[in-house]
Amino acid sequence: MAQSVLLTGAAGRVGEAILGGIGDEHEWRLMDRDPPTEDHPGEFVVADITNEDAVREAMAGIDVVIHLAGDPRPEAPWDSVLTNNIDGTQKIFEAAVDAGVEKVAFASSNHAVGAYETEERVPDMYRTHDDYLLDGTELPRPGNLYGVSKAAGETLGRYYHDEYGLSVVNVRIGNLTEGHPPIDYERGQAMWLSYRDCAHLFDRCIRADYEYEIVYGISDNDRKYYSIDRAREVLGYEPQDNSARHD
Ligand SMILES: NC(=O)C1=CN([C@@H]2O[C@H](COP(=O)(O)OP(=O)(O)OC[C@H]3O[C@@H](n4cnc5c(N)ncnc54)[C@H](O)[C@@H]3O)[C@@H](O)[C@H]2O)C=CC1
Ligand SMILES: O=C1O[C@H](COP(=O)(O)O)[C@@H](O)[C@H](O)[C@H]1O
Repeated sequence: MAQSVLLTGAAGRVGEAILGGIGDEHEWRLMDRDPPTEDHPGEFVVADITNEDAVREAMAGIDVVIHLAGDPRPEAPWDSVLTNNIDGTQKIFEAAVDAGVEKVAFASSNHAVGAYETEERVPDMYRTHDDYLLDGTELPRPGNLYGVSKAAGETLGRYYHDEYGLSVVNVRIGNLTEGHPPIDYERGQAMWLSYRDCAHLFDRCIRADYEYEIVYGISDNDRKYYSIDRAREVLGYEPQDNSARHD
């Protein structure tokens, strides 16, 4: 059955991948502080997620929120991640609970755990002979303030799940690129997420039943240092792409 989905950050790259793949599958309300530049399904709300009134209005009648809006730069300064990624995310969760939303899928990041990539482990951990694996049960270990903001978003989700029963899935997205994996970038190839797999993964976040989850959002790359087992088990994620199939 089609669900009513609020997609924040809809004008960005991840939004493009999702709408390109499953734009016909659900009833969409799109939200971004930038207006749309292309045709889009559903209605489009131009608003900032730190605008509480606008967020509350956009949340009315919504079943599921996919929350992408935020500053995606690993080098983003504290002022920006504090406002856009932490304060904005809190406003999304609060309004979701008040509106009776069932599920929120939060766009977390590999950078929430970036500091596991220690000098001793890299570059071997990016290569097929190495079996080092993170599975989502590890503590956050950010290597920058952007990663700190993503860990904070995951913790906000934990709070809104435990206190209010909201279903929350945190997707620690790897490196999304269109068409082919990052070139000459071993790390990016190990955490590649294709557009097709991205759309499918967030479709599963809309449709599956879960409580509070942390999963990794990458394709089925031969070499991966993030496990996708939990995403398979809980969400029914079945990725089709693999960075090793590209030169
Ligand atoms: N692209 C990737 O490989 C990865 C992305 N992510 C996360 O996924 C999300 C989306 O990333 P991308 O699409 O790559 O970034 P993007 O910069 O292409 O898109 C983000 C969108 O959010 C909007 N936005 C930012 N702050 C906002 C605010 N305060 N209010 C309303 N709209 C706002 C922007 O206008 C933009 O359209 C981000 O939260 C990012 O941290 C996480 C890991 C990897
Ligand atoms: O969280 C994010 O991660 C990806 C991959 O990180 P990188 O350090 O390998 O570039 C990044 O491309 C994206 O912009 C960011 O939001």
